[in-house]
Amino acid sequence: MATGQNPAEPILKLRGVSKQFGAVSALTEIDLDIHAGEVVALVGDNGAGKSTLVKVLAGVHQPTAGSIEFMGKPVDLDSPGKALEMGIATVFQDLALCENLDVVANLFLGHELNPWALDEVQMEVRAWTLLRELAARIPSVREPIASLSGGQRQTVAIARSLLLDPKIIMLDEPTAALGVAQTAEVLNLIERVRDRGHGVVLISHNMEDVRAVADRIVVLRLGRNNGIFTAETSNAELVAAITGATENAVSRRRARKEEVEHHA
Ligand SMILES: Nc1ncnc2c1ncn2[C@@H]1O[C@H](COP(=O)(O)OP(=O)(O)OP(=O)(O)O)[C@@H](O)[C@H]1O
Repeated sequence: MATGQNPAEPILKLRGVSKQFGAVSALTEIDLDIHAGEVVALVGDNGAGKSTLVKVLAGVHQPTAGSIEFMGKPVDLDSPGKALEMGIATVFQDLALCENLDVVANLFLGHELNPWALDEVQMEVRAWTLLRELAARIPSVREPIASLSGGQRQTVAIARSLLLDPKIIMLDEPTAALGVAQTAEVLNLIERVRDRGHGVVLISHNMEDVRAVADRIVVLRLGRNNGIFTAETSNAELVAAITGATENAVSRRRARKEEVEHHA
């Protein structure tokens, strides 16, 4: 559905966003647009500023300079509650699930439908409906989290953040600890979330995963924008943008190969 070319106004628009921690410039003049129904991958080496940027958007850190517009209006994301209320949800790497509670309880943790008289039936129906819509493979919503696989846990964490119907959902390394089949399951889920019209920000070190689902690949390097690419971009070009090296092992190998082909 999403094409990566979206003429509509972005949901989220960052211009010149910087973040200093004392003398450390974690982010310098970052521009970023996120549209409805697109997956934007945020990639970069360790320390490139990905987590800091996500925390700025999640309302955990306040930028030291720059502007953030949400649905065309300037906003201050001055607390995590504010970001969430506005429609920016974040699934952090630790997932923050309660091991001993079941799937339904985890989905509604913190936002039970009716805190005075918990309607268990209603919550269970809603949980099933959402998980079915996401085609999630959860054996039973009464299963405790402790007995679920890594992929299923990630699914529950993503589904939980969708209950508030956010405009944007940010996923921090959602496949980091997963095997091949579970990774595929989570990538499928990301596509379904996009197809529901949410804007998805995906942080990942895994270029294969990024290429599989991203409509645009935004590279950060040393806290700055270093190019926007697509899944069609060559690996060498992406690696060069991420590392800043035009002269590296990948480009040298390619140059050697081209030279051999040239002489053949
Ligand atoms: N709370 C903080 N106080 C001081 N410096 C910080 C803080 N958070 C991040 N930094 C610095 O900001 C820079 C960017 O870090 P950040 O964690 O955002 O990078 P990253 O791209 O997420 O890296 P990784 O892939 O390793 O998680 C680093 O130099 C880091 O040391």
